[in-house]
Amino acid sequence: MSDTPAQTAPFVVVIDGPSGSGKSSVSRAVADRLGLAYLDTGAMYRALTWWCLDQGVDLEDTDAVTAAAESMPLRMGTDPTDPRVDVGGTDVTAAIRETGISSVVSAVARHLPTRAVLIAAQRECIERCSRPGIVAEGRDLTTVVAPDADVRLLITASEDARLARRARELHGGDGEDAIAATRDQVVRRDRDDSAVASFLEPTDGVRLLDTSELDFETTIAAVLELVERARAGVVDGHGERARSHARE
Ligand SMILES: Nc1ncnc2c1ncn2[C@@H]1O[C@H](COP(=O)(O)OP(=O)(O)OP(=O)(O)O)[C@@H](O)[C@H]1O
Ligand SMILES: Nc1ccn([C@H]2C[C@H](O)[C@@H](COP(=O)(O)O)O2)c(=O)n1
Repeated sequence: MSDTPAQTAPFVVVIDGPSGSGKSSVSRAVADRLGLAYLDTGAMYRALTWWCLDQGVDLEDTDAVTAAAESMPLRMGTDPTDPRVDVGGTDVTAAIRETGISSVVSAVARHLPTRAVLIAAQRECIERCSRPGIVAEGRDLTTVVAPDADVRLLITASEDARLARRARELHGGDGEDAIAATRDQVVRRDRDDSAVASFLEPTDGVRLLDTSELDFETTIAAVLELVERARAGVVDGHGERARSHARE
């Protein structure tokens, strides 16, 4: 795959959803199988949180956090097999997943001027992607960052399913204690995050995929089918893109 920017506009797939719905893992797998780039916008908010803590910035101070976003030397890897996140030469890919970041990242994401800085960077990354297209995921991709994307999808799952998935991932099981330890990362975070982004219900034109009863492979297959239909709509030149026919 060439690293030179695509000559034509990239094919853009955007996926939003609540915590633990599976949007990151599904987006990565879909991008990998289709040879597309991958952008994890949540990782950008997490990297900024890491940078603010590293620089001693007060997470409640909108101006200071926004200035930090503007000066942050962030490099987002967009290879779905190795989505590395680098801040000023430090590989923070693992560090930004730690509980210390997860528990405070919503405080950073709630500052609207800060969001504007990251949203501009996300749009640039999507426009300049080094592959024929990109799968970008987060909380406000379908509504704010890329409302004109070729495919717009909201992936969701019941709260119980999401808690169980996250508990298995973080604590190796979904027993009572593991679920209790996971609640803050899923339920409280979604409540805080939904104050500044709309990701609990699909807005007009956004497809909904409820994965509560689907396993990982079936979910990927459903997204791939949606993407292929959209691509066929473009390539076949039937006038309208597949998303125009979609059940919305
Ligand atoms: N359809 C599915 N069935 C079962 N497990 C799934 C499914 N989709 C994802 N998972 C698993 O659920 C966990 C959470 O997935 P993932 O990290 O992709 O969620 P997310 O929506 O990106 O969450 P967050 O926004 O908190 O990062 C992972 O361990 C993933 O492998
Ligand atoms: N487009 C986005 C992406 C993420 N966020 C916020 C909300 C999350 O709590 C945090 C981390 O995201 P995650 O890695 O869990 O997907 O970033 C947002 O506000 N907008």
